[in-house]
Amino acid sequence: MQTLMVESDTFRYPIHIGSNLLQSNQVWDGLVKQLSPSSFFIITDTNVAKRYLDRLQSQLEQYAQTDYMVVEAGEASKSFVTYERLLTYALKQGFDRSTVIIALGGGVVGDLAGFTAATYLRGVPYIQIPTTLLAHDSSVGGKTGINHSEGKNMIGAFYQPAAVIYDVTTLKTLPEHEWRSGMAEVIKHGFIQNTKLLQSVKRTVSTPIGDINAESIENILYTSIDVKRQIVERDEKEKGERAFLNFGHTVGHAIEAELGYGEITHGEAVMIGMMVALKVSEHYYEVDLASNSWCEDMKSLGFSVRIPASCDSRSLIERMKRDKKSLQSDIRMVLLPSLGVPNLVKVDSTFIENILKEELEEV
Ligand SMILES: NC(=O)c1ccc[n+]([C@@H]2O[C@H](COP(=O)([O-])OP(=O)(O)OC[C@H]3O[C@@H](n4cnc5c(N)ncnc54)[C@H](O)[C@@H]3O)[C@@H](O)[C@H]2O)c1
Ligand SMILES: O=C(O)C(=O)C[C@@H](O)[C@H](O)[C@H](O)COP(=O)(O)O
Ligand SMILES: [Zn+2]
Repeated sequence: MQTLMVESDTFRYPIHIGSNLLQSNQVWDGLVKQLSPSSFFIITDTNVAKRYLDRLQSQLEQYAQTDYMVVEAGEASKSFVTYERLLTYALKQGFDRSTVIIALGGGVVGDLAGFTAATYLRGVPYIQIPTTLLAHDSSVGGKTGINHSEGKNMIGAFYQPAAVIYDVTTLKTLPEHEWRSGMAEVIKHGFIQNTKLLQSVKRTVSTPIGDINAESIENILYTSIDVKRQIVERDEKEKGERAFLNFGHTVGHAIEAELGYGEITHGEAVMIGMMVALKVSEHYYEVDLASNSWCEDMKSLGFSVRIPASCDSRSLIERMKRDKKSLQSDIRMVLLPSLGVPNLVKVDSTFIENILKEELEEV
């Protein structure tokens, strides 16, 4: 097991990464001692529940009464309706301020359960147990929330977990396309800060998931999480450099909302957004970042790099204007003057719209 500590003046928590951690007494004994839970409330989804809920529940029942709620798998569950159902259930069960919420699942469960924890009784502790590759990103840093038809993650809170327990054994059952989706966020960390990471990802992503050894997975996770850790430690609430973690997301989130949540995975949308951001960077800074060659590489890894034909460029622009990074409706995007060097800049909407039109898939 490897452990990374996330620390700032206002928070401190461990990220444990290793095999079979769901049932690790070493990990759970320490957390139970620290949190003294009156009960546990596991929030998970239908796909994860059938594989891992029993295992976790029997571990936790050794320490305190353990209850759970299973939400429908998929992005559509990051909604007001599901959020309200969770709160109603928690209230009816009488969970108190010492109840510890457990987010067992991918980023959808993590964001939803985290937001529930942030707001239930004005805040109860929660633990992130990521089960997707993508959730190496979502489980760290305390961004929690739900979607609104007007935009991705528009309702939420910064609320840090008490711990992140990454049992990499769970990744063995992840479908291939979800594996690829998660790699998009690893690649993002590479583009903004660690270009060496990009090379090792290229090797791994083209290997069938069953053939990747646990050590390689752990190393990639560790390196990628470490990029995120450093940034959120310095800028928890996105007053500055945390916005760099949004590379590819201005366009990516607009595509997700435009298509309808769940029609494309978050990672797939972010990959398209990153390829567009590379092209915008080349125009904006008049540099050559080899964007065409990056697009080819990403295509060979199975990613789509063009904006889906059903998206309307004008409508994407309107959504981008409502992005959380916008100020007075000016679009602000993370661009790269060179690889590994991010910058948040205001960009002209007509200039962006022309590039979006060029990047639309042909019908
Ligand atoms: N808070 C943040 O900082 C942050 C960062 C990145 C992404 N996100 C959010 O994360 C979400 C995407 O997360 P995701 O890609 O994990 O999606 P997800 O949670 O929907 O999981 C993807 C799919 O994999 C299934 N699954 C999960 N674990 C599994 C396992 N071990 N075996 C088999 N199937 C499994 C799920 O049921 C789901 O069908 C988006 O909503 C995105 O906005 C948040
Ligand atoms: O942690 C962050 O900060 C990120 O931007 C990470 C992103 O990968 C993630 O998708 C995040 O939820 C996007 O945040 P948002 O503020 O644009 O909703
Ligand atoms: Zn993301």
